[in-house]
Formats: sequence, structure tokens, C-alpha cells
Amino acid sequence: MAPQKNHYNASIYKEPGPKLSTETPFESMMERFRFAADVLELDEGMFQYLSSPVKQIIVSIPIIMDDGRIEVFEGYRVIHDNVLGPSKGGIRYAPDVNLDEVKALASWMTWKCAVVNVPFGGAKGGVRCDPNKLSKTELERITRRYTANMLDIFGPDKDIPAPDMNTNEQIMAWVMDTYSMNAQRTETAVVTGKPIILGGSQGRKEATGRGVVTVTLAGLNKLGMMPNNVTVAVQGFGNVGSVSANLMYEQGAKIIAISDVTGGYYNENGIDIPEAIRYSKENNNLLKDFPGAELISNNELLELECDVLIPAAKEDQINRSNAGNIQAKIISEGANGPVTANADAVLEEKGIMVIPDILANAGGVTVSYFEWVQDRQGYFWTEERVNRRLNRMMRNAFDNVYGVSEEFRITLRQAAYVYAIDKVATTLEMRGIYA
Ligand SMILES: NC(=O)C1=CN([C@@H]2O[C@H](COP(=O)(O)OP(=O)(O)OC[C@H]3O[C@@H](n4cnc5c(N)ncnc54)[C@H](OP(=O)(O)O)[C@@H]3O)[C@@H](O)[C@H]2O)C=CC1
Ligand SMILES: O=C(O)CCC(=O)C(=O)O
Repeated sequence: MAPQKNHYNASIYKEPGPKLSTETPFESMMERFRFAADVLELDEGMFQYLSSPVKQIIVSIPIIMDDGRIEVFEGYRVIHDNVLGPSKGGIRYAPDVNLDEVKALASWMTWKCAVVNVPFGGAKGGVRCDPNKLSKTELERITRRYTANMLDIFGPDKDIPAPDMNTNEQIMAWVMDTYSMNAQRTETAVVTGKPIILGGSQGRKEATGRGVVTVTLAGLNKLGMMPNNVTVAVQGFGNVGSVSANLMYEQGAKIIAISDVTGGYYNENGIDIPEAIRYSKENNNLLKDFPGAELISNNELLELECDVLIPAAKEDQINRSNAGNIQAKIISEGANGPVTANADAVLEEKGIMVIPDILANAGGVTVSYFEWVQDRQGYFWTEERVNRRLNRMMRNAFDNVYGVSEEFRITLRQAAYVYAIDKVATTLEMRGIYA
């Protein structure tokens, strides 16, 4: 790590502050941020600046449902920071999404972009809705109205959305089209994670899982373990979980458990992942009744004896109540915030290597960056080039974070925050916020 400025003092190591009594994603983020700020001796003003989002937008999204009723949904976009460049981050659709969660997710995007050295700030968006209960046309109306409400926020040089939970290429295509209709020109670079035919990038769909696997292999290597000799459990079988499971399977790992909202599926002899992917696709994207595996709960999956655990579903899955029961040697955080701050110390005490979300799942935003670059150049890369560059950036990010963790004898999560906050704070100082 190359400390740049006087907000950083390599000789200081401070214990984290008192534990928070509750465990919301935003509080978890703040606890880690506070720890890194102590290590870096961030001054109070800088601390305040970096803990306050630049903008928090709440919009009302009235649409006409297929049966003619009007229903009003609530949408959010939080721009945490745009110091390193235009803000970047996905949009999630979920019944329980709320401003606090989006705030946490937006700030994680800031640190994530800094960890992998892509020139973006952090943002996140969400719409409070249950996509399982909406028709395709209702989803389209929600997406277009949400985008219309964000026309002065989004922009290829301002704020660039992407997919997240329950959003996909089709939804990104509607965002692009709505923005372009209003701009009266086709503006592909306003959103990433688009279909390839609309200016999407080769490899974006698999990028997050691919990045998870790159850093997992790097972690295994540090522990002297070979991928073809390890057992893996994966929570969540959507974009991130299924690709991570499949790529670990291709590395020769034995995937002993997978899961989705219908439960966990366990087979001590290993699950045929390509077959599970085919089954899920043919069954409405659900693993329900998947043959050749025993049904267990999502909680049981997390506590299985295995070498690698990849939580790739949602926040707060490993928390104070179950952290003591985790048996994995490595946790690779495919999801954002799957481990609460209160669980960190327990996992550390157990000697579990946690590859934190802001590093482990940064492959998605890295290839989103590639997509944005390709759209702006109007020149598109091969999948082989995308994957090679992704692999290099993820390896470099892992090595940088690992180096900081060794230097300060702190966990990989603490090191990732120290690395990211140092980078953003240094950039901020150079830009001169005090002018
Ligand atoms: N997509 C991306 O590029 C990126 C995603 N992430 C993060 O990765 C995580 C997953 O995102 P993504 O794969 O895109 O989302 P998807 O919507 O594609 O998949 C989510 C998966 O999690 C499952 N799931 C949801 N709730 C639970 C639960 N309570 N227990 C077990 N499984 C559950 C879903 O099951 P079901 O399908 O049955 O509902 C689905 O299999 C999120 O935290 C997201 O923020 C991070 C970086 C980039
Ligand atoms: O691809 C992107 O721009 C952001 C993806 C995302 O939302 C995330 O990394 O959490």
C-alpha cells in the first residue's frame, strides 16, 4: 500500500470503538468505516464528509397495473460519493428495500470502486416492490417511471446504474431506452449490465461470480489449499451464486450445498452444478424439489462443515447469533453485507479468512467499468480480453488488500476499508474540499 497523505499514520493501530447494539447494514458499514478511520487517523471533517451521502433521493412511482388499478411504489437512489468519478451502483427491486439499506449499499460501492481502482464514486438505487408478483409489463412501467424520475440524476458522466438483486439485462435495457428517449439520442453509457446487443459487455453477466472465484482461489493459495481438493457451500443461486458455484465446480471443487429462497440443497458427495443450473432455469429459476440432494435450511447451509462458504444472497446472513457456528475456513462474500459487523470479531477469533464484499464481489463493477469504456469508445472487446483484464484487476486488488492486512496485522476486511478510505480521502484532499 502506498499511503499518500498526512491523514495516514502507519505507526498507529487503534482498537475499534464500542460495538453497536443493533445490526442494520448502515451501522455495520459505519462500524467498519470508523475502525479504518481510526487506523488512518482521519480528521473529524474528513470523517464527516465521507460518512454523509452526497444525495438521497426518494421518489414516488405511480403506475397503472394490468387490472387498471393505480398503484404507487417508492423508489430510492443514494449517491454516497463522486470524488473518484461519476457515481456507480446497481438498482435492486425488493419488497423490503429501504433508504437505510440503500445508503449502506451506496457507501459500499464507494469503497468497492476504490479497492479495485475503477474511476467511479458510489451509488445505489432501489424500488420497494415484489417482482415475483408483477407482470413483465408492470415491471417495465415501474422501471420507466423510476428512470423518468431520475433523469436529472442519471447520466454517463454523472451517475450510472447497473443490475443488482432482482434486476437484470432487460430492466437495464428499459432504463437505457427511457433515458435515451428523453435525451433524443441513444445513450448507451448511461447504464451497464445491458444486453450485449444494446451495447452491453461480453462477460458482464458472469463478472461478479468470476471475480468471487478469482479472489477465492487467491485466498486458498495463501492457505496452501488446492481448489480441486476443497468443499464449497454457496448461499443464493441467482446471478452471483450460480456463476460462483459453477466456476468453482469447473476448478474441480466439490460443491456440497447450494440454496435459494426455497431452501438449501445438500449432497456430501457433491452437486452437479451445470445440472442444477439447468434444473433451476426450467423451474422458474427455483431449485425447489431439486433431485439428488437433501433439503436443508439456509441456516444449516451456513453452518456446514466445508472449506469455502460463499454467501451470495443478501445482507445480515451471518450475524451475532450464528457466527460462532460457522465452520468454513474461507468466507468469500459474494453478496453485499452478508456478515454483520458484530460477527466480524467472532469469525476473526475462529481464524476464518473473510474476503470482504467490497473486494470479493467487485468483479461486477469492474466489468461495468469496461462496459462504460467500450460504450464511450464505440469499440467492443472479446470475452477473452474482458476476462483477462478482470482477472488481473481482481488479483491486483487482492494482493493490495492482503499487503495492507499483513502490514498492519488486521483482517482483510479492515485492510480493504483502510485501502479504500485512504484512496478516497487522498483524492479528496488533492481536489481541495476545503477551498
Ligand atoms: N449482480 C451483480 O452484479 C452483483 C450483485 N451483488 C450482490 O450479490 C447478492 C446477490 O445478487 P444477485 O445474484 O445479482 O441477485 P439475484 O436476484 O440474481 O439472486 C439472488 C439469489 O438469492 C436468493 N435468495 C434471496 N433471499 C434469500 C434468502 N433469504 N435465503 C437464501 N437465498 C435467498 C434468491 O433466491 P430466489 O431466486 O429463489 O428468490 C436468488 O437465488 C446481492 O447481495 C447483491 O447486492 C454484488 C455485486 C454485484
Ligand atoms: O456493476 C455495477 O455498476 C454495480 C454492481 C453493484 O451494484 C454492486 O457491486 O453491488
